[in-house]
Amino acid sequence: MIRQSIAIVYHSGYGHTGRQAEAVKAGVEQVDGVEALLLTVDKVDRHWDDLNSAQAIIFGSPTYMGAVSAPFKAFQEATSNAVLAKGYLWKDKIAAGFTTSGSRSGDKLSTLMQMVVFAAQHGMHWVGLDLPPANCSSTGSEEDMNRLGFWLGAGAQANTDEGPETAPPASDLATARYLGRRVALTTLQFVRGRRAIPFEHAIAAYD
Ligand SMILES: Cc1cc2nc3c(=O)[nH]c(=O)nc-3n(C[C@H](O)[C@H](O)[C@H](O)COP(=O)(O)O)c2cc1C
Repeated sequence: MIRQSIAIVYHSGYGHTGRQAEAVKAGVEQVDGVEALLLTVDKVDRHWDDLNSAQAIIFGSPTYMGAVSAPFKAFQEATSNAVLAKGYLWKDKIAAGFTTSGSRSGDKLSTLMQMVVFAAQHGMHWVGLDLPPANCSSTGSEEDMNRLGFWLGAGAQANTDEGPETAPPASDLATARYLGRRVALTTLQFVRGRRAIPFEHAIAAYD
């Protein structure tokens, strides 16, 4: 059986988003029929072909000043020449995203929204989280998956006086694993669905 490739491209200045990225990869690997490629943005130049042939790309960045980090932004801008100008090479791939910050909110939503716009510019299909509301009632807790309440992607919070050995906490890493697994399952459905109904056929039926 051909295994579908799912790439995870991320930047992490101090290692916290790196822990989240590893958790996303572990979630992807829970699903049969896919393989995960974990890549930091500084290595992308040697891996454009891998990204172009992947069925899904999951983006990860810390939230710095309420936005993606500068190295992640540089990667985003590099795709203009390396991907878009070469023929819209990421069109119809699955996309998703994750981010870590120091505060519980920390304006992480802004980072995820930047990633959504980026994916849309590439003609990709964004996959969010489908977890129910958590940590928002008298019976909820910090141990809940999606304790920070994001749906656009996976959010994590790392205390700024803790290293990546202990932060982000287990609940945020479980949320990241969940996202990885969901993206892998969605990718398989999408790839097999596209095989059953090729795009040209769908357009003809619409006409
Ligand atoms: C330049 C800079 C800007 C930051 N801006 C934010 C921010 O806007 N919101 C926030 O909650 N934390 C902010 N932080 C804290 C980081 O998001 C936090 O330390 C995170 O865990 C870093 O992830 P990393 O280890 O993957 O780099 C900032 C940190 C730095 C270095």
